[in-house]
Amino acid sequence: MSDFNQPLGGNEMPRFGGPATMMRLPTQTSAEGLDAAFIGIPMDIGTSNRPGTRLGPRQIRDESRMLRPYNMATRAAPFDSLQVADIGDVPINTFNLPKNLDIISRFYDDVLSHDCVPLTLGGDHTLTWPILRAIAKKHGPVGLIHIDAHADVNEHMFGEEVAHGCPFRRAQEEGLLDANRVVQIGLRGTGYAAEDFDWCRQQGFRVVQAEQCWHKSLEPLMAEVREQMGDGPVYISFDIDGLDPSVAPGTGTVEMGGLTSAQGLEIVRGAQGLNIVGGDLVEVSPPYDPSGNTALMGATLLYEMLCVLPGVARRD
Ligand SMILES: N=C(N)NCCCC(=O)O
Ligand SMILES: [Mn+2]
Ligand SMILES: [Mn+2]
Repeated sequence: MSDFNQPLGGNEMPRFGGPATMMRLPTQTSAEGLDAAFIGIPMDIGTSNRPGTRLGPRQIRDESRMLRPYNMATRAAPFDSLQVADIGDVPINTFNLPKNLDIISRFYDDVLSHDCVPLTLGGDHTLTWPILRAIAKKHGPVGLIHIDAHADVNEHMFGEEVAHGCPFRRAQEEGLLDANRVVQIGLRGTGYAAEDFDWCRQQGFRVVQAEQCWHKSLEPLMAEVREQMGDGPVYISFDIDGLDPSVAPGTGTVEMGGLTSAQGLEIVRGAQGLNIVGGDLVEVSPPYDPSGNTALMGATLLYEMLCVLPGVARRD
C-alpha cells in the first residue's frame, strides 16, 4: 500500500466511471500536504475567436481517464514519490475578466504557500499572467518555456490590456520573467508586422518559429533550452494550439503548420532536470473537439509535466 495518492486504476473501475477528477486522483479542497496539484480555471472570456475553453478543465479531466500512472517512455513514476491531488477549480467571475486577475493570483498565493507545484488545466491563456504574478512573488522572475502558435505579447486587443493575446507582454512589463531565460516555441501564422515576434527578441526572449521545427526532432533544441534555463526556477506554459490542428483541432485560434504530438512530448520531456515551479495547459475548446482527442493531448501533456517535476522517482 503506497503512502502516496494513486490514480484510480482502469482495472479497479471502468475508465468511463469513477470520480471526474484529473487522472481519477483523490480530490481535496486545498494544496496542504501536496507536492503537486492539478487545478482547473474554467474561463474563456479572454478569447478572441472561437470560445469554449471555459469547458476545457472538465473535458481534460474526463479524457485523462485514459492515463496510467507509469511513464513507459521515461520510466517516471510520479506517484511513487510525490503527493498529488486534484484540488478543483478556481471560482472565477464568469462576467468580469479583469476581476479574475486577483481571484486567480490569490488562489495561487495560497497554493504556493504550501510549497505545492501547480499544474493548471485551462481555460484561455489570459490565466497565465495572474499565475505568474503569484509564481514570481514566491520565486522571483522566472524562466519560461512557452509553446504556442502565438507570441501572446499584444500591447492590447480592442484597447484592452487583459486578453488571451496579451499575457506575456504584461508579465514582461511587470518583471515576472527572467527575459534571457524565456523561450517561445512554435510561433507561426499571419501577423500585422515583424514586430509581432521581434518585440520578443528585443526583450531577450529566444523565439523558435514553427518553420525552424519542421521535420526534425526537438531533442537538440531542448538540450539548448536546458542550457539557457540553467538552475533557476522555470515555468512551462503550453498553449495546445502550438500543436498542429491535425492533432489538436479543438481550440479557438487555429494556425496551420504546427508541431506534431511527438514534438510536444519531446519539449516537455526535455524539461527534465530543470527547476520546474509550475505549468499550465491552455486553450482546449471542447465544443470544437467532438472526439475529445485535443483534451486528451492536453491531459497527456499535463501528465508529462508532472513527470518532469523535481523529486519524481524513476522506476526501472
Ligand atoms: N490563443 C492564444 N493564447 N492567443 C491567440 C492570440 C490571437 C491574436 O493575437 O490575434
Ligand atoms: Mn495560441
Ligand atoms: Mn496562447
